[in-house]
Amino acid sequence: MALHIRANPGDIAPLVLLPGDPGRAEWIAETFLEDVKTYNTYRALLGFTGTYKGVPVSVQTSAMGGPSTAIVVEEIVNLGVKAIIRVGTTGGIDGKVEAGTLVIAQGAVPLDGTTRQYLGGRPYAPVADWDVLEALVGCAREAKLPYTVGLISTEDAFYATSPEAAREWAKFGVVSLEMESAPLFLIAKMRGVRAGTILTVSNQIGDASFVAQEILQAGVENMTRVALEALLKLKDKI
Ligand SMILES: O=P(O)(O)O[C@H]1O[C@H](CO)[C@@H](O)[C@H]1O
Ligand SMILES: O=c1cc[nH]c(=O)[nH]1
Repeated sequence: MALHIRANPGDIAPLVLLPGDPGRAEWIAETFLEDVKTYNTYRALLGFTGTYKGVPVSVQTSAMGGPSTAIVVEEIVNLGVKAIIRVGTTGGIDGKVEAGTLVIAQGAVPLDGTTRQYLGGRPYAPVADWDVLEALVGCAREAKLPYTVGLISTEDAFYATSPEAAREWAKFGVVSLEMESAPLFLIAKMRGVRAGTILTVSNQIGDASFVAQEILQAGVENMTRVALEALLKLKDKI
């Protein structure tokens, strides 16, 4: 049993969705999975295992930010997980990615301290696993949903990022910001598992509020379906 994810090998499926929000994890399990069992409630890092179209799938909460994500990813990999898709929300820059649409990350500029500590000063480019990226893009295209494939940035301090700072990153190709993908991509490479990220645009950097709940919820639902279908495409590759 791991320290924070209090589960045993076999409790978690090899294919995992990783939302930040425990409420989203619960909603995904209730809405999309069958025969659901809860394997972790410790520290509200809610984890559920069930089946999607007959295939075992788990939904594991990362909570917010790199430190928590790194703990969760290290522990679930030790418990036998082979492929992880982060299903999160993200802040766009100057309206270039529209509210409620999907962003599929090719890579994540690591502005966060967790990735910095793992790297110990080495330069590095945290990228999604190619097969996961291809599966996500393929499923979004098949579903005819609006999506952007691009570079994102992983930050620590939600409220420290100004629209001006985000605009500077946009000059280097960054389309949106979030708080978990860089350490997820790095740790996945270090531990030999596959990882990718799909996000719903929840706000524009600098906006005082998230987009209307119905727009966000529709985006999250689209994102979840795409991610689950992508996991099915990956099941014979793990
Ligand atoms: O919606 P989730 O997956 O939590 O992702 C985003 O939302 C949180 C900030 O509101 C951060 O965790 C950020 O990465
Ligand atoms: O890091 C994040 C995530 C969502 N929205 C933001 O503005 N920033």
